[in-house]
Amino acid sequence: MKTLVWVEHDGSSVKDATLAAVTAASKLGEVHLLVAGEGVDGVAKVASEIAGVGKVHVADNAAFAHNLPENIAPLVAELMASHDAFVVPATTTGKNIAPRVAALLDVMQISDILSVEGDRSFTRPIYAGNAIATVESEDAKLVLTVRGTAFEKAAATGGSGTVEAVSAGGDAGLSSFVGSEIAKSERPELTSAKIIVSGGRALGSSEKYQEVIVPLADKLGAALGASRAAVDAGYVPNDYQVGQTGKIVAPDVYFAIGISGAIQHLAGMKDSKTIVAINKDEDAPIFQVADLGLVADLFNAVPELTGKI
Ligand SMILES: Cc1cc2nc3c(=O)[nH]c(=O)nc-3n(C[C@H](O)[C@H](O)[C@H](O)COP(=O)(O)OP(=O)(O)OC[C@H]3O[C@@H](n4cnc5c(N)ncnc54)[C@H](O)[C@@H]3O)c2cc1C
Repeated sequence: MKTLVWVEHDGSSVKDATLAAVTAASKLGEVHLLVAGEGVDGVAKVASEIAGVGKVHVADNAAFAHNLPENIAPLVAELMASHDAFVVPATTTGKNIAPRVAALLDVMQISDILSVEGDRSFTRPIYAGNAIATVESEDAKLVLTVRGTAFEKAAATGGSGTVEAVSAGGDAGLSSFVGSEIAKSERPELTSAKIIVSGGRALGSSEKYQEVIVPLADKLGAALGASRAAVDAGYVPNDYQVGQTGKIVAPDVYFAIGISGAIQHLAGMKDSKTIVAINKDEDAPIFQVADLGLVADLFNAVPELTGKI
């Protein structure tokens, strides 16, 4: 089977989630990559060095500069004439492209796969991760989104894929790029951080989040996260949210501070290697998934912990 993996990049480097998608694709067969963008020779070279990659298709065109899915999906659909499966990381942009490709190919999309069980058989979470479904496809072409935390990352070096320019595609004339405001932070990205410190509703305000959660994260070099309740209450921006409708994370260590452990939150973090929970209610559901639990008032315990690190 020939697979085509869409490469998520920032103009110079390949995002980690792509490396996990490459591992998933390699379980199906030969791995080809698609690097789309403007001025992407450098990224194409980086992509060609990913272990196990056979070919890198490079679509260098101003129409692909901002990942407008309306432009990228027809390009992919054309390339799919010579591929059997299209694979993307289940990131915001990946999830914006894949369904359009599935629609153009008139096949179903299999979302958020956790494992490859056979050529056409995959597992994926349902009911907020409380059950795992095995899904088989009989479609002529496969369209898959891959949960990054479920697959090891392919080695970024050691490969020697051939690079081939693609002339297909261009501006579909359906959308245009207006602008973007990207939050800048020195901190590690939430989805690839090794340590995450998340705060919940219990913090009570944005000031308390800054005062209690941020210093602990600073000491640990951690990314910042939050429950939806904390986001909805305006303590932190939207992109901090971990959970079913936020980011799916699986760091080495996840701190859940003043978070009850609702199933929608657990759906986003329960695969973390070590979960540390601090909550004043010993019956809080978070303690059912925690490896280390501390029943305490966070306003005392967290500053004390931060002070001791
Ligand atoms: C469709 C849908 C999607 C959702 N998606 C998400 C999602 O992606 N992510 C998400 O997080 N939620 C999501 N939710 C919301 C989820 O159901 C919960 O409402 C939310 O996670 C609760 O956030 P919390 O744990 O911060 O608040 P609470 O449930 O209010 O918990 C606060 C906790 O803090 C503890 N506490 C209070 N004071 C202190 C103190 N001084 N010291 C220590 N502990 C203290 C309390 O004992 C309690 O356990 C979703 C809900 C729905 C319906």
